Amino acid sequence: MPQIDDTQLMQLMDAAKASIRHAYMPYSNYPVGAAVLTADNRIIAGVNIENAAYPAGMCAERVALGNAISQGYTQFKAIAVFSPKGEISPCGVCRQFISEFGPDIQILFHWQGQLQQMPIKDLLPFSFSQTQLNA
Ligand SMILES: O=c1ccn([C@H]2C[C@H](O)[C@@H](CO)O2)c(=O)[nH]1
Ligand SMILES: [Zn+2]
Repeated sequence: MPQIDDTQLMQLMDAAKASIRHAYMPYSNYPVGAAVLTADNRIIAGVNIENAAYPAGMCAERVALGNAISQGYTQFKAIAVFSPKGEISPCGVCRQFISEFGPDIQILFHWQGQLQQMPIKDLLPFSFSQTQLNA
């Protein structure tokens, strides 16, 4: 697994924070920013985007990944997620969405007053993947 240096991880979290001002969250008033670090060290951000039809809303993590994929990136080292409200960790749907791109993607998030870092496989063990589809 490629080593990610701490400066890069701090830059990633900073990018997630910086994107917050674009969050569109008129219903929850819970802003979220996310940023992905590509294999070639680019940082691409995304925010939560809500909708009057609530379930149509999108989480910041999936928007960030969608932005990156739309620009041609499919290999990722890490994803940071941030909310100024405090604790946050990727929801179940986002865990599955992130898992698609590899079990070792590192997830950075604030929880219990601490900056946490762990691979997506620890947040979603036994994730359904192409392996099962192709069995
Ligand atoms: O990890 C998370 C958790 C929640 N949200 C969004 C969805 C919704 O817009 C708002 C409240 O759930 O926060 C994210 O973007 N990422
Ligand atoms: Zn989510």
